[in-house]
Amino acid sequence: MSAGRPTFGERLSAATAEHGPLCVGIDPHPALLAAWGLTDDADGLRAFALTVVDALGGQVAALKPQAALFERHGSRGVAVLEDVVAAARAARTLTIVDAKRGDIGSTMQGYADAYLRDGSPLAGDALTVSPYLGFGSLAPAVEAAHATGRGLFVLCLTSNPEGADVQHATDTRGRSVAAEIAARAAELNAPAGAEGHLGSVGLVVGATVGDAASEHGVDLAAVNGPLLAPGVGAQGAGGAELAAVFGDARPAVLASSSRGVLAAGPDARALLAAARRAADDARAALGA
Ligand SMILES: O=C(O)c1cc(=O)[nH]c(=O)n1[C@@H]1O[C@H](COP(=O)(O)O)[C@@H](O)[C@H]1O
Repeated sequence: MSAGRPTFGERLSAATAEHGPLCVGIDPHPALLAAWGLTDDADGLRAFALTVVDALGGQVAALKPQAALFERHGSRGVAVLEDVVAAARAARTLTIVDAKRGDIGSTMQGYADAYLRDGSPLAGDALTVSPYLGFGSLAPAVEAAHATGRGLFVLCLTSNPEGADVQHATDTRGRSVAAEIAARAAELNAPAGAEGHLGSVGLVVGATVGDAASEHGVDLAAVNGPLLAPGVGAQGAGGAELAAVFGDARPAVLASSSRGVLAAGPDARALLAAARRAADDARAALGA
């Protein structure tokens, strides 16, 4: 427990037990706005994003708004992101703000204040962060997450093919960058593990990465934090890929799908049906 409230790891475990191990991404791509009959502006964005929250709030383990697709509408788009975070909170659904932030320590504090501080309108329940300025540069975010009961998802083995150039590279001892990131997250989660629950420093490991974890010495089962697995649906991964990528670490996985669910909209019942199908598939694959 942190500051008298449940930690993110604890809240996520409860949410996945209730709704299945699925996170639905809110990715308002221009093509999806058009397919839903909406304008590619802040009004269309608001209608899109709040339709998803109305349809899926209280029905899935987590929602993951993709910040870039809000930011492309400028300050009015960022205001919609704030409204999405508030609406999801009102619907008692966890939000992972997918902003993939990472910076030198002094300015990382600013991102931590924006996305992980109580009272900030952009602060959901967790944030995606990039460790590629050095894992230690994330310290302000780690401290803020621990202090406020929020979580982090640190990019480790990303779903895009280009990620391999950096993440599979090895240091002078032959250890891969991804293995080092996973080991650092495991260290931070060790106290929670000793208390018998998942820590709040998760990793992002794409459902599309095949055997990259075992090939590059990444001990996912030892992380003892949640493993966010994007790549399900539109990027081609399904239950078989989830099972193969995660092996013994499957109980910690939160599968993530955006376009694969959103394509069913804008009808609320169709969105919910698509999310339930994806959650059932993830549950079957992950044994959750
Ligand atoms: O951090 C992420 O969520 C993420 C990491 C990664 O390795 N790959 C990845 O696709 N994502 C995000 O997950 C979402 C995938 O969307 P779909 O391909 O439409 O399901 C996008 O918002 C991506 O930015």
